[in-house]
Parts: sequence; structure tokens; C-alpha cells
Amino acid sequence: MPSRFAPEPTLPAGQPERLAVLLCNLGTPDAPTPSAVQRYLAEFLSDDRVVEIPKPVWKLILHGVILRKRPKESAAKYATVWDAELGSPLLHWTRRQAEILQEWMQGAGYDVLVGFAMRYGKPSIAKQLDALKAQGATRILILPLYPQYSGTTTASVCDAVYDWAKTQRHIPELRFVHRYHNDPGYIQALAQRVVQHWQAHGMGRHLVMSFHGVPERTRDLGDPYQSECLETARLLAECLGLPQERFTVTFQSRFGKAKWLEPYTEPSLVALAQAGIQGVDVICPGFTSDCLETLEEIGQEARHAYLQAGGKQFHFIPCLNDTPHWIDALRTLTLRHTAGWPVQPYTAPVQEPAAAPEPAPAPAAEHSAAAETAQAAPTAPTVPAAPSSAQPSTEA
Ligand SMILES: C=CC1=C(C)c2cc3[nH]c(cc4nc(cc5[nH]c(cc1n2)c(C)c5CCC(=O)O)C(CCC(=O)O)=C4C)c(C)c3C=C
Ligand SMILES: [Fe+2]
Ligand SMILES: [Fe+2]
Repeated sequence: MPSRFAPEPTLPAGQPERLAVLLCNLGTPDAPTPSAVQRYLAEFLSDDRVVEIPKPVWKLILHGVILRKRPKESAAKYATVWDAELGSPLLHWTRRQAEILQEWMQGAGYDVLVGFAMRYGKPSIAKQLDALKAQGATRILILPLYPQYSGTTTASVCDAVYDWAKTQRHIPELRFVHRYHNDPGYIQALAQRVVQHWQAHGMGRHLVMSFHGVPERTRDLGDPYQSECLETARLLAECLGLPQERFTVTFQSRFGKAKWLEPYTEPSLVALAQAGIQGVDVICPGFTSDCLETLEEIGQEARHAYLQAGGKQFHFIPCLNDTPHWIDALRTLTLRHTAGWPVQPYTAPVQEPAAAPEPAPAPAAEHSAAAETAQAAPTAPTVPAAPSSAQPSTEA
């Protein structure tokens, strides 16, 4: 009789435990074409975590209106940010983060497998969990690349993992990181990004921190996302030494006719230009990788609106992407959330038969949050310092 579970090898008792981390991001189309974008949007917008409209009504709107019109418009926007060689920026940066984190973990002596997956599109969470399991992972940390928890994003990643687990006879031990909106490593990585930008381009009169929006109703139903965004913004401003009148928190990417979190990014930028604030820096702290929403919606559309309204200098500060402080924050989050899960020390593959056994590198079989401070990252970052004066550059 066929089993409802995926086939499993029969393993002898005493198999070694193996630790893995799966970085999960939102997802992106396979190509900047209307048909690929339509496939992606159909999967994304059919998730009832993302759109909470009664299914029969939403199906009619989605298939009758949205999937007929939006793919063509969105594909044209994707085409402006797509790299001929690297493809989707979101996919490229997410892959790089996983690759570098893997190197850093091994460099620090941890035998931890690092993978990445997309909630919608490819590579899927189920496929990547299969791959980690096939490589021997018995303990998997799910690390969504969303610093602020939302039912629309983080919980949807959890759904996909639970759905996969339902198909498995032998489920690996699973842990989830739900939020790190106030994590010192994440805040310092953002601050470092801003400071480096100011050092290279001068400091704008005003810093706009733009987060992806969600419907207001989502917040009113108990989603903690907005308050976590506001806390991230407060901590970042504090780290930068910015007084309240020098920064604004806004929400972008409104979809549909309902009210979303306010203030909206583009009208706020227009209002700043009209109020005579001629130089702005814009950062998107909720996005850990550059993507359509940062490069096109902010870097192109919002820039245009601000300049049209009389603004003079618009500087978009890129996302954390593969910056060393961010990878270090991911490394620390991984170690903290896997504390107590024994890991094997990493030993590089042996090229020739070794004459005598080498002593295993640190750490010992167990690691803990205390041990993580003893492990230096290959490039140890310095704590970002806020600029000594909060004066705008002469460009403003
Ligand atoms: C329909 C409702 C949407 C909700 C709710 C939503 C929440 C949400 N999204 C992100 C992060 C990203 N969204 C991206 C693209 C994107 N988002 C929506 C809609 C909702 N998002 C759409 C329809 C799209 C596709 C583009 C378009 O047609 O406009 C992306 C970029 C993907 C890429 O390929 O570059 C990201 C990242 C968060 C963090 C969030 C809630 C907190
Ligand atoms: Fe979105
Ligand atoms: Fe957008």
C-alpha cells in the first residue's frame, strides 16, 4: 500500500545530529515577463495570509481583474531592476547571504548547513527542506528574512514549513525565528549602512525610513508588524543620534483600495519637498535585500515624485544585502536561536590521506550564547558610531 509520507532511508540508530539554517525570503518571478509574473502573483496572492478577503469573492477579483492587468504592468517594472546575468535582485542577494553565512559558519568552526528558500516561486521551502534533509540535517532553524513579524509574511513561512512537515515520516527538529526588529546586530548593521552612506555622499536634511505596508485592518486584528517597525525606527534613530524632527517613518507598496498603514511614503516625500526640505536620504529597514519594492518603487518612482515636487537631492540608501555587519547579525541570530542544539565541529574535507589525526577545531560539541561571543567573524565589524554632529551637508 503506498504511504502518504515521502520515502525515507532507514537509518541505523546513533546517526549524528546535523544542524541547518534555512533563510526564507518572500519570492520573486522566474523572469521579468508577464507570464512569469502572472504565475508568481497567482501563487502569492492566493495565500490567505496575504489577502484576507473571503475566498470566493477574492478568487473572482484575483482571476477576473488583477491577474489580467497587473502582470504586464509589474513585469515592465521588474525589467528595470533585473540584472542580465544575476536575474532578480531579491534572489541574488538572498543567495549571497546564504553563501556568505555558510562560509562564516565554517570559518568559525561550526558544521552548519545554510540554505535559502522562497515562500513563493523558486526555490520553494519544501524543496529546500528536502535538500537539507537529504544532506543529513536533523535540526533545522527557520530564519525568515523579515525582521518585523507579520502574519502576512512570517506566519506564511511557518505555514509552508508545517505543510512540508505534514508530508514527512521522520521530521527534523524545527525552530523558528519570529522577529529581530530590535536585535542589536540588525540595528547596528542598519546604522552602519546609513553612516557609510553619509560619509560617502554627505548627510541629507532628513532621513525617511520606509517600510512595506499592510492593510490597517491587519493591524486592527492584532498584527504586531506596525509597532515592530516603529520600534526598529526608534532604535535606528537613537543609534544614529537623530532627533525626532530629522526623520520620518513611512509605509510603502499599498495594494488595492483599502486603507493601509500611514503615512504613505510617496506623499510624505512630496510633503517634505513642498515644506522646503531639499535633501532626503531614504532607507528601507524592513527589506533585508534590495528588490522591486526598494529599487523601483523607492529608487525610481518615489525619487521622481520628490524631485517633481521641488526636492533637490534624493539619496536611496541600499538595503543590507551582503554587508559584513548584516551577515554577522545573521550569524549571531543563528547561534543564539540554535543554542543548546549540539553541533559537530567543522573539519575541512581532507585532500590526501592524513598522516595523523588533526585535533578538531573549536567549538566543543555543545555551543551556547556565551560561546558565540568568543567566536570572531572573519571580518570583525566595529560598532557603528553615530556621526559626531547631526548637521546636514551643504548640499541640502
Ligand atoms: C496584496 C497584499 C500584500 C501584502 C499584505 C504584502 C505584504 C508584504 N510584502 C513584503 C515584501 C515584499 N513584497 C514584494 C512585492 C509585492 N508585494 C505585493 C503585495 C503585498 N505585500 C505584491 C503584489 C508584490 C509584487 C510586485 C507588484 O506587483 O507590485 C517584494 C518584492 C519581490 C521582488 O520580486 O522583488 C517584497 C520583498 C513585506 C515585508 C510585507 C509585509 C510586512
Ligand atoms: Fe509585498
Ligand atoms: Fe511596489
